[in-house]
Amino acid sequence: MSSNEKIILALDVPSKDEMLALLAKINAPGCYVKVGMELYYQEGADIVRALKASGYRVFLDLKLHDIPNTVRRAMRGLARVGADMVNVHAAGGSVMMRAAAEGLAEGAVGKRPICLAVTQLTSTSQEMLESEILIQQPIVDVIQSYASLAARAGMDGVVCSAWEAAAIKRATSSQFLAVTPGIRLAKDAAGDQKRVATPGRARTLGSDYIVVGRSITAASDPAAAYRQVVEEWGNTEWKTDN
Ligand SMILES: O=C(O)c1cc(=O)[nH]c(=O)n1[C@@H]1O[C@H](COP(=O)(O)O)[C@@H](O)[C@H]1O
Repeated sequence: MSSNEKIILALDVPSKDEMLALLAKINAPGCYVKVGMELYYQEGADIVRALKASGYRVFLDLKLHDIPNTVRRAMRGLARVGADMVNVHAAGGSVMMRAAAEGLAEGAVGKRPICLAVTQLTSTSQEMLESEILIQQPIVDVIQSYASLAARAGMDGVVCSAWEAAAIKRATSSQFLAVTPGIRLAKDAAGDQKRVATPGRARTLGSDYIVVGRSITAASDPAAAYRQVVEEWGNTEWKTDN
């Protein structure tokens, strides 16, 4: 397994030209990248096809959240685009998640893409959960409950913060994926993220994949920052006592 296989680089840039410039700087051919709303809404499905044709693995992060019929039909189309991983919001409910999985299976040309459910965004704090979303439980309990629902609805894993990775595996199984954004190198500011961890800490806590954006993309030397993330991840062991 190559050392960067579990590091997903968030290509949060507004155009294909900027994406190509960033990828050239980082120089990690075939790495895992994430196309999110900023890039996809400008460049469309062609950006995913171009990345796949160049050998990258692609997480298409569009966080679908709609009625089941719409999500099913949208996923049918997205599966044809060829992404390796896609996501929905778990808050859409189990019927919607099941419809997403079915749509992907219907549209997939080969293997169906990994489908994840976003539990609570890493920009959500306990305080926000209670005062704005009006959920009064501890955030980790909410995430465990969403993970369990997602597993029963046929999802392959969830998006959560590294701090909930072990809890979601306890609620589901060790194979159920914890894909964790909110990753920062120790010296970097959290910005809008509320539940953050360093790459090494995320590995210790049980993340299967980490999603890293600004700690790399906004660094003065993105290639060096990418290498540091890969090294920190690779030099850390998962602790079995989580
Ligand atoms: O689904 C996601 O990828 C996602 C879920 C979540 O809860 N939090 C989160 O930050 N993300 C994405 O992960 C990336 C994190 O970017 P940075 O904060 O710059 O590292 C962004 O592209 C977000 O859209």
